Amino acid sequence: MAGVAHGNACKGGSLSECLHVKSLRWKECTLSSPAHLRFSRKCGHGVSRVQATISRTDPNPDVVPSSPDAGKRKHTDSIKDEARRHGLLEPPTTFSAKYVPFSPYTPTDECYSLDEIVYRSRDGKLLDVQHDMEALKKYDSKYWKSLFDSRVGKTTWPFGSGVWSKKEWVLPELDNDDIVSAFEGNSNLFWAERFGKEMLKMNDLWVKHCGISHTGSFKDLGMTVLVSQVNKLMKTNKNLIGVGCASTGDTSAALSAYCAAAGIPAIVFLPANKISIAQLVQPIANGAIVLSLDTDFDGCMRLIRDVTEQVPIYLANSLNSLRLEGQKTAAIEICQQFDWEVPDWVIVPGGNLGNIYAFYKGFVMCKELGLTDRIPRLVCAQAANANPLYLHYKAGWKNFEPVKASPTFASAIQIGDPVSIDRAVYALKNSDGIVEEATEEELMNAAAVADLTGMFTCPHTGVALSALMKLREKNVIGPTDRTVVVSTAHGLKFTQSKIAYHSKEITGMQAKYANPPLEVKADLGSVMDALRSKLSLAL
Ligand SMILES: N[C@@H](CCOP(=O)(O)O)C(=O)O
Repeated sequence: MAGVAHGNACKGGSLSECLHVKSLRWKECTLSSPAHLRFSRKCGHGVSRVQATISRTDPNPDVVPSSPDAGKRKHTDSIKDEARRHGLLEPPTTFSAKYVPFSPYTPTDECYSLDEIVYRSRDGKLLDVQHDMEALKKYDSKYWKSLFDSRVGKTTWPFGSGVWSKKEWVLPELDNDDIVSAFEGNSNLFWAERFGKEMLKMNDLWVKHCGISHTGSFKDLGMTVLVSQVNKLMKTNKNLIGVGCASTGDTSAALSAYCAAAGIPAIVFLPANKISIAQLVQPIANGAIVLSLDTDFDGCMRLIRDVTEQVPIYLANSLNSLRLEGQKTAAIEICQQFDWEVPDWVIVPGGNLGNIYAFYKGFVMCKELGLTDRIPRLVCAQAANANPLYLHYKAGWKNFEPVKASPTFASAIQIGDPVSIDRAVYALKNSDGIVEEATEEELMNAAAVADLTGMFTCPHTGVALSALMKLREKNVIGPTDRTVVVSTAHGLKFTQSKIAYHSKEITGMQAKYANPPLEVKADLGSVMDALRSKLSLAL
């Protein structure tokens, strides 16, 4: 069976129509092994260089046609070899992206190639990655939906990743061979049935578990993109000596893991004694250069910016807009998981504030390309101990003032001078957004009560859940509103604070849902007494 759709018959329309016109025999294809197909370069439709996943009977020269394993990967091949044989390692030329100043109200012609090492515009503004939307719009929503849907759950390089399954919208010009991926993304969207019903009288509450990921946080989504681009740059820019970040624990873990996977030196600046042990051990184990500094995150951030200006170390914080291209795929994924229906609300914990903008960007892109018809209202949730955005919102967005962030159990968002403040304000203003805050007691109690319904939440998710509870109480969020809470990290990174909570060791905190273990003598009588005191059983 022919494996290539011939382009000369193509008259436009969606991809499926295009395939239908060109090769009716695709319909007959029911091969055991899905393979990726590069369409004919001659196709007038322009899909010529777009990669799509289609089940096909492949005249693969490397497999014996009569073999029952026809189409399967040879045992000597890696998944990259397989992709190479199918011509999938070269990037398509159809799509492109560049850096532009983040200046949505005053458009400018200033732009930079993604291969340049640049983090700010000429006048010091943040940058944004701008895609050639006209090129993307040449394909209709049906095309993008079926392309993205066809890639979910596969092991085909690199589309098995939830980030790279959206590659055309992320970093289209990168050679797939340069990608450094742990098949991140595709994270669980959990229906919080009991928490929703019993705590909030809600029937459509969801938690997007971005922390169930390679290094245990959503940072993997951005870091696969950034480290892949660095992997490419290092081949041509021999000066680059490594990649560095300041971190409250999750960014450093992700950077270290992806750098280790690629053999690239990672340098991480951490505020001493302000991150969890689980977070600290991650870069140590992955062989990063770990500097534990006697300052807070904002101090580490200032230092890494100074250092990366003086030495050729690539900056991996979300000041670098490449990161947000990966993070925005979580928003696209949410739409996809709801079969391209848009939730009413999405609640995101906020510290350095790159992620709230990344979500906004993902939702806007889905809408602009016709996959969805609106964007959700965004809520950014901050810890009251580190709440510069909340104060700015309450002041009617007048005169942003950084704050000195106080210690919070939500340590990953203990940030007083967020780098992405302008991006966040823009995202919130344009999504009819809201900012909420949570005290230490509120966030710990919210995390604990969610855990009692089967989750295992990090304190930052506790901040978002607490924001939800407040907005629900005020009936800003309605009982039937489809609401997604973004869980940013895995609860297992934060066992120290959870143990302190359940042991009722936190001074001044009413740990409403503490469930300390009972210390019981190992004899039947004592065990029965303990059970009697806990269960209303006639034992
Ligand atoms: N919470 C972050 C802080 C750094 O933010 P980033 O957006 O610049 O990566 C962390 O885990 O380090």
